Amino acid sequence: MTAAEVSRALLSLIEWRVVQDIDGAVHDEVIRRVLALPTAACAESVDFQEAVAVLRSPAYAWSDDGIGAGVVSGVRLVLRYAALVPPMVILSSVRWWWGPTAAAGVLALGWLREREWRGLNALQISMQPVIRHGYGWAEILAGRSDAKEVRVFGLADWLGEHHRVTLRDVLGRTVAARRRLLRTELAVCLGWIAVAVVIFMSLADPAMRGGESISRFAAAVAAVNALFTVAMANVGSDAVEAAMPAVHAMRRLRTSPAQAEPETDRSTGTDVCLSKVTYAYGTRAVLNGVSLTIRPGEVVAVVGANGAGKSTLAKLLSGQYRPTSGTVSTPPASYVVYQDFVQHELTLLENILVSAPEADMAQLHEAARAVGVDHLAAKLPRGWDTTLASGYRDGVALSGGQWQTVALARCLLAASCGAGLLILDEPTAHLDVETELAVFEQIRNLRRDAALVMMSHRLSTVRRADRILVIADGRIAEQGTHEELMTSRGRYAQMFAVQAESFETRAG
Ligand SMILES: Nc1ncnc2c1ncn2[C@@H]1O[C@H](COP(=O)(O)OP(=O)(O)OP(=O)(O)O)[C@@H](O)[C@H]1O
Repeated sequence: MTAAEVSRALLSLIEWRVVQDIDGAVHDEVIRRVLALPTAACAESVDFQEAVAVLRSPAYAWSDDGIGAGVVSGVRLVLRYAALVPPMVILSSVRWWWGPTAAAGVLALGWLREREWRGLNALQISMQPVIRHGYGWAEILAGRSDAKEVRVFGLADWLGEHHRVTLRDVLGRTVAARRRLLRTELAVCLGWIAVAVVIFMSLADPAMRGGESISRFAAAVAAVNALFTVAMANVGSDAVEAAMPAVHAMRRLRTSPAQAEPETDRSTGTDVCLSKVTYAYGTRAVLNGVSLTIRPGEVVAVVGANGAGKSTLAKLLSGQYRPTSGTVSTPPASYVVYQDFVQHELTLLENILVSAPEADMAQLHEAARAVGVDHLAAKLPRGWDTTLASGYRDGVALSGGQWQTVALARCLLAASCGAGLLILDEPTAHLDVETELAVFEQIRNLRRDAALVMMSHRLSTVRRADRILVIADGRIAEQGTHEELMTSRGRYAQMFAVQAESFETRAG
């Protein structure tokens, strides 16, 4: 192995390491910025999500490389341009104007090339939403979570066609831009060949050869050769440009208004207070002037039609959303079980501990026992250490209802570790009626002084609450106990009558 080969291997190792370090730092910064967002609503901003998608996978911008490869190529490019200086100096020593002319040529041709690359980048950045959409179809096709529907309903052809059609236009425009780029690069090559030919011909001129020493002549030939080699090596190296969508995304992430939102306030009091709260998604107000106080230990049920704003209220109470106007203050610690609670691919034990990692095993077992998760653990192949997902050795995929009891155990554990507010958004939708009643009673008994807010469509559970709120038209339309609301014969009474009737019909 020659010294040149060794140094090349060493250099590529160093470059690889630098790329890993930079991309690792970018990855860490993305995670840090996502975690630092004051509310979940910030993370839902389209601008933010697009930037994160490109940074996590440059393919979303149809780019081959991330920021790390771009930086390394940028350094290589600077060194390559620096390597052009000595040949130019040598050329100027033969004819003073050859150096500046060659420099002007290098810059002009480089500029031409850069311009095309910038155009391609701008095109790729502007097409990111369409590319994301196109990749969305591909993810459904290949993703594990959607595999069931794709097979059962034979959706592969339909999805594949949408994937192709969505990306066809993007592909067509990208190919056209790449063709233009190729033509420019070809013109750059020809330009360089022309420059080299002119200089060689001048050097070959007998009048000049006669006037120059043989060593200067040889140096000038070598200089033209070096100039040509260095300039040609530049053609086709696109890593700097390919990294630009990621650089652009990082800039968007850093300057996103979502980052500028102030921290969520958590009151030190024990009451939950909403004062004239309005919440709008974009310009569409979902809640409009909601005021509410919930005392410690109180059980409040929130009911309303689909889309009335119950989950939005849950997110405001848990601090995931900040109100568009008005104020929300809650106890310092709260815990929420969302409709779409997270199903971690972790063990049963870890899946419960996520709500209060500081909890001890006695607290964990008490919470688990209250909702029947101890029986579940006894049936699993590795007990508490069973991974709750198929695709792992001894891993088990739980049913919807079993998962829901795990989520409720998390909630109880959080309460036993001091959460002052528990929010359950459709907590028992997957449970059978008997289990639902038992679980609800257990939560009521074990939550200590925590206030409990429960969003639900099941009025059989709701009726046991201390207070029921009916959300309609963006406000609290009715509130009171089950008996009070039934007596007032308003919306709640109507809803209850409909559910009772359908139950009786089915029973009959
Ligand atoms: N992230 C979002 N962006 C835009 N609109 C949203 C978003 N989340 C909810 N909405 C809209 O806000 C309205 C209220 O939604 P929300 O989920 O709070 O209703 P809900 O009462 O919980 O409904 P359901 O009973 O069906 O669960 C709906 O019209 C919904 O389309």
